[in-house]
Amino acid sequence: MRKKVIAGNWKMNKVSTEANQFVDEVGAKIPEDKNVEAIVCAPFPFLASLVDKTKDTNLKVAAQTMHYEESGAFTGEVSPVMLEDLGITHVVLGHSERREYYNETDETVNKKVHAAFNHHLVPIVCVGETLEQREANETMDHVENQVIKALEGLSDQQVAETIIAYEPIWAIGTGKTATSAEANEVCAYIRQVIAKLTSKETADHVVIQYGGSVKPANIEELLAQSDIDGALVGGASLQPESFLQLVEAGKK
Ligand SMILES: O=C[C@H](O)COP(=O)(O)O
Repeated sequence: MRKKVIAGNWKMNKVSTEANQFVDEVGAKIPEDKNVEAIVCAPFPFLASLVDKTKDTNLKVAAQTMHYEESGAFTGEVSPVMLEDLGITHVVLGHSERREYYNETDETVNKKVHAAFNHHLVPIVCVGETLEQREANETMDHVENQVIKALEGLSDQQVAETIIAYEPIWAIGTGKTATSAEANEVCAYIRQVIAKLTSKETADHVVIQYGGSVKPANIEELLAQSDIDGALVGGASLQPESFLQLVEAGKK
């Protein structure tokens, strides 16, 4: 059985005291459970403190993006070397907001995925279609293309360790969730695409999350699907109680 990975993506929210209070409250309550992993994806200014505060807990800390170069003249950017040095375990790559507002492309996502593995960071690679693409029946082709490009050049072992987050863009922050059947259909297709790229055995190892208006009220139904192995959650991950309920659902 694949483990469930519940990742809270705080996006550009919270100030330092709020971030620290969150992990103080939540960290100790995350169970040691090989079947569920809990991660908070926090803004850069909080990472060092959160890594320190969570070091004796089961809560992991992720970055929300990074550059693919190790160092250099890239004002305002953060490198994989810096994240590794801090003790960060995961990094979100290719989130639709990064693709839309910060020119992240399939090519740069692929470079970042390689950089993540070079620095012992687990990449959480986001893919997903717009409403227009869904209505034009282009969802599967679009998502397949994003997955193939993101994983280009990885070893089977690295593919097996990659987390894919399927996030239909029309469901992000809108309150509209894909039905669990719709979400599962795409997640299952992603697994088939990965099986074709590698092998069924490798594809069976890959954790595929769903993201888009996930909340305590709908997570159980989503996680009950055959190919949904967790959730990448924005709004509903900001409050400790709600985040803990999401993690709790991952244990079932
Ligand atoms: O990274 C998280 C997703 O963009 C989903 O955000 P949301 O749960 O607020 O819809």
